[in-house]
Amino acid sequence: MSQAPCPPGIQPNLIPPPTPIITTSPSGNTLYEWPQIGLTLIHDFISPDEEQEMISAFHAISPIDPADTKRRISQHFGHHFDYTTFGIDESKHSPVPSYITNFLDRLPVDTEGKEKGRKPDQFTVQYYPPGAGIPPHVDTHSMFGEALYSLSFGSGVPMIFRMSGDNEARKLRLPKRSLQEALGAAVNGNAAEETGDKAGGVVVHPAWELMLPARSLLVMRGASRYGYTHGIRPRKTDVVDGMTVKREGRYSITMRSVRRGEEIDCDCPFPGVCDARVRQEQEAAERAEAQ
Ligand SMILES: O=C(O)CCC(=O)C(=O)O
Ligand SMILES: [Fe+2]
Repeated sequence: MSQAPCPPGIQPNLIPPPTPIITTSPSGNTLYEWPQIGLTLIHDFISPDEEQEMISAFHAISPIDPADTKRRISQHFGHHFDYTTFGIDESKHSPVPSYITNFLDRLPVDTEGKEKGRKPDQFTVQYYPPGAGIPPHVDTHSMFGEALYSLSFGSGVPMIFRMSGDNEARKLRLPKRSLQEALGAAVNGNAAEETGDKAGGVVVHPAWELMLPARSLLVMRGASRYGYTHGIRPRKTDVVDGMTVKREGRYSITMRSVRRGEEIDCDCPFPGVCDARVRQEQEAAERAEAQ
């Protein structure tokens, strides 16, 4: 085990995350861990051959359309993910392709606790054309198991993490339509860039960017899963190790495990961005109004 300042690709102009612990897994992969915030990045999680198979399988379903080179394209397997609610659409289910089921046994899963052995069963495969991003968001707490996985392939991209605050809490409490509008603006790059410590008069926490290289696996648990937003800035170039590099098309597989019935709940220490708490607040307000 060794301590190092940062994995390659961390942007020096942003607040750096706590120092990662770097280890080598039994299969020889380099592991970067930030245990304070529950974040793990595993390099070379899949092979270049597996990567090529995934890219071909993706485009067999969604061929590249030369007339549409800007939009993120998503494919859903298992239950479909709904990007307007960041929850699940129970009415739609698609079988999970073998290029995904083949590596499921290699995923690091909890070895103790109430989610012991729990594997993802909801998969969103996305293609980000060069320049495309995803607005900062917190994946819905109550609907999914704690561990969120993101496998990057095709090329790497920096993911931006920010401890959520009042701004995010306010957004989560907007009516659905406004939320969609806010997200739409952010996707198109029109939203105020929250690079300072204030956005729209609201204090925002410092952010840091972590380079997710092609074929790496990111695992978010704990604070990084429940209390931080994650996103990808829409831009054509990135600064990697002090050099400006052109973005290339990137693919990712986001993996989650769907909670059902009484499991649908959350008691995390981040009530501001917790959908379960928002629901409780709304129910309390409705009860108060009915009295
Ligand atoms: O593309 C990624 O790595 C992450 C996507 C994401 O955050 C999501 O689908 O919720
Ligand atoms: Fe996400």
